[in-house]
Amino acid sequence: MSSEIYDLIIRNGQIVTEDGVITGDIAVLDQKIVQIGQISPEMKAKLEMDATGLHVFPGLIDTHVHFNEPGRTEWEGLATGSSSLAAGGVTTFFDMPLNSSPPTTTPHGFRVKQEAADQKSILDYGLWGGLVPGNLDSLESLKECGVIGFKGFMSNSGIEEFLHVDDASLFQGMQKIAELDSIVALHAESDAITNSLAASYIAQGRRTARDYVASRPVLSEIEAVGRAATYAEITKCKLHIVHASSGEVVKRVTQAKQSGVDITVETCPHYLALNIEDLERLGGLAKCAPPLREQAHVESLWEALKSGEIDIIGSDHSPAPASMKAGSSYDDIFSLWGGISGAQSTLNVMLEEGYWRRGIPLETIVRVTSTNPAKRFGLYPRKGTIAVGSDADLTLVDLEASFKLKAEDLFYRHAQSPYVGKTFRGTVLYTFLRGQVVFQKGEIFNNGTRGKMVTECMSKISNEKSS
Ligand SMILES: NC(=O)NC(NC(N)=O)C(=O)[O-]
Ligand SMILES: [Zn+2]
Ligand SMILES: [Zn+2]
Repeated sequence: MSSEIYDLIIRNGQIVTEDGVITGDIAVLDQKIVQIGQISPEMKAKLEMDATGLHVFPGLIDTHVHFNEPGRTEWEGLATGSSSLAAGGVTTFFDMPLNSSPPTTTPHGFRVKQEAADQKSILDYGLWGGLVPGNLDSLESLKECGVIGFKGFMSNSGIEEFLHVDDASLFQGMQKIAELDSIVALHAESDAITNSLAASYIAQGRRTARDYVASRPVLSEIEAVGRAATYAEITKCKLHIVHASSGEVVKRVTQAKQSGVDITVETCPHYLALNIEDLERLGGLAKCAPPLREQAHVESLWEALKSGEIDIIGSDHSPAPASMKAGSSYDDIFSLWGGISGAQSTLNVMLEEGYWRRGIPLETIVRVTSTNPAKRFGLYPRKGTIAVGSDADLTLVDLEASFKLKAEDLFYRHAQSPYVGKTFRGTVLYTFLRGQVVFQKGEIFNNGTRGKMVTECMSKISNEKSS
């Protein structure tokens, strides 16, 4: 008779949670963590791992990726996108509603993406719905489909079928989203400011990287955040500001928080690791909106992270074929596609630039990459921590092992990233999704199992109940 009682035991790891680091064992049964602490050697499992010297993180939750499927799968896709995340220690992602075609602004758009994700994603996932002018009547049905929240752009999104949300649509949308008890996420740059500055620079033939950065000043983010926070205060709508590029933007969010607005803020690894000189050096590869800025802004974000003012780190992985990114910073950078390809490197950036270089505690890194995302989007404590009863989403990391990122290490459809050539201390060795290995020492482990949507589809629930 078999004495195996668990599916997995990870022994003697340094277990990192939002509360700190402890040494111990983790046992997993039926996809859940069932025991943490000292587990007797008599206890057996189908898979036993010795994690001596390794750190065990809760799988990361990436709240912000653009995988572009269906419709622009040649830009990335759910299979390659989710594989790259698994290689970076991520176990759950939320896909943005634009870039895919049709966009996720209607229930139909939602369902076709959900079908694609169920077939292709090796990780668990959530889907953002879109808030665009004219789709107010779709918000309720999108909520019933199971959106994680609603994403809107306050400036041009670059995607024709996904218009930026004008002030009236934003205000009405937030009233509706508050009624639905959901959350709005905003790309907060002022369309008026960015548009008029860009038009005048382009007309003057000023089209370098520095001109592009000057056309999207910090002011335009602060103004947009302030306006959105005012609407949130009046409508009582939950608000999440994505990709803040400076500590000054975070400060504006903190002010709103202190005055009682239910608001959170995200930044991205690239704003913490790269600056305007990297944009000049790398050109299109490092072009994004808001743009990379001077090093003082980078350091201001680290200060905000240390003080707990930044809630979430999301990758904003928004890749495109190399031809759309080609061009140096001295050509016309305005005409290149904006979006950074970086989802595989989030934990690496946080460990190298945060833990090793700036002494950011591991529990802070866990909080912003896993616990806070789970809490903000209603998944805690099922996800976002290592606790008895939680999903066994686990990432084993050798903190001391360093590596130099090579293009061939990347699982993206297009093996490009601004981090190629950079040395990182901290190597992801294994990623487990609900107790199953999905990544192991440089290889994706794909046995055909697919991830699940993390939210419930109400229409499915009511169908099941009535049948
Ligand atoms: N259409 C996009 O993917 N846009 C993204 N592009 C960036 N950030 O440069 C974004 O999140 O705004
Ligand atoms: Zn954006
Ligand atoms: Zn984005």
